[in-house]
Amino acid sequence: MYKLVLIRHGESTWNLENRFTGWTDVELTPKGIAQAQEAGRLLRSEGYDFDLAFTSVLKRATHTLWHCLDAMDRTWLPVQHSWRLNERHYGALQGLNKAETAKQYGDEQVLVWRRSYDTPPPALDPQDPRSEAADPRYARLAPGQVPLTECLKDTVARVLPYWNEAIAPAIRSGQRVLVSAHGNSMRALVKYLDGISDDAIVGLNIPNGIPLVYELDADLKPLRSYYLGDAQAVAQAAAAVAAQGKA
Ligand SMILES: O=C(O)[C@H](O)COP(=O)(O)O
Repeated sequence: MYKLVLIRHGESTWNLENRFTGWTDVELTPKGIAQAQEAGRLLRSEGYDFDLAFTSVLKRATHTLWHCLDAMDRTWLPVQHSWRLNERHYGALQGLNKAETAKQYGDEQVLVWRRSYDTPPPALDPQDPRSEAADPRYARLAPGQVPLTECLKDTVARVLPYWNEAIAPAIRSGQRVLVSAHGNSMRALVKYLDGISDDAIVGLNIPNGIPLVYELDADLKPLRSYYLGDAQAVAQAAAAVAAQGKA
C-alpha cells in the first residue's frame, strides 16, 4: 500500500479578502502560515515522513510547503515545481470579490463559474494587464498553453499529464510523496483518483491547510482517503469555502 498526502495552501491574502485568485500570485496571510505550520506538526506527530514534494509555481502553495516541511524538520527535501499544479485559471473574474460577483450575477451563476465541470468563467482579454502570458515562469510553455480562463475539465487535462509522468512514477518507485497545491487543482486530482462524476464534483470543496491522506493500492487506486485532524473542523472549513460564492 502507498500513502500520498495532498494539501491545499493555507489562507492567502485573497482568500481573506474573498477574491477570485486563479493564477494571481498572492501571499499567505499570517493565519495561512500558521495553518501550514500546524499541518507540518500534525503530519509529524502522526508519524508521516516524505522523500519528495511537488508544488505549483505559485507562492501560496510553495510557501505552504516550506512552512509545512520546516515544521517537520524536512526543509532539505527535493521539491519539484510545475505550472500544471497551479490553481484553475479564473479568467476575467481574477481579482473580483466573490460575494459582490454573486450580488451582481446571482448565486447560481457564480456556482456555475466556481464549481461546474465544463463551463469556464468569462475569459481574460489577451491584452488585459492581468494576463500571465509575459510572466517569465511560463516562458517555456507552448503558445496558447497559458490560459485565459479554465473550467475544471481544462484543469484536469493539464494536471493529469503531470500526475502520470511525475507524481505517479515517484509513488510507484516507493518515494513518500507530499503535494502542496490549490483548491481546484486538488479537485481535479481528487476527481480523477476517486472517479467522481462531472455532476457530483460540483459539491466538493477543499479546505485550506489540512492534510488529505490517500491510501493507494499497487495500481494507485484509492483504498481510502481522509483528512487529518478534527472531522467537524474539516467539515466546517469545507462548508465555509462553499459559502464564499454567496451574495
Ligand atoms: O482561485 C481562487 O479564488 C481560490 O483559490 C479557489 O477558489 P474557489 O473555491 O472559488 O474555486
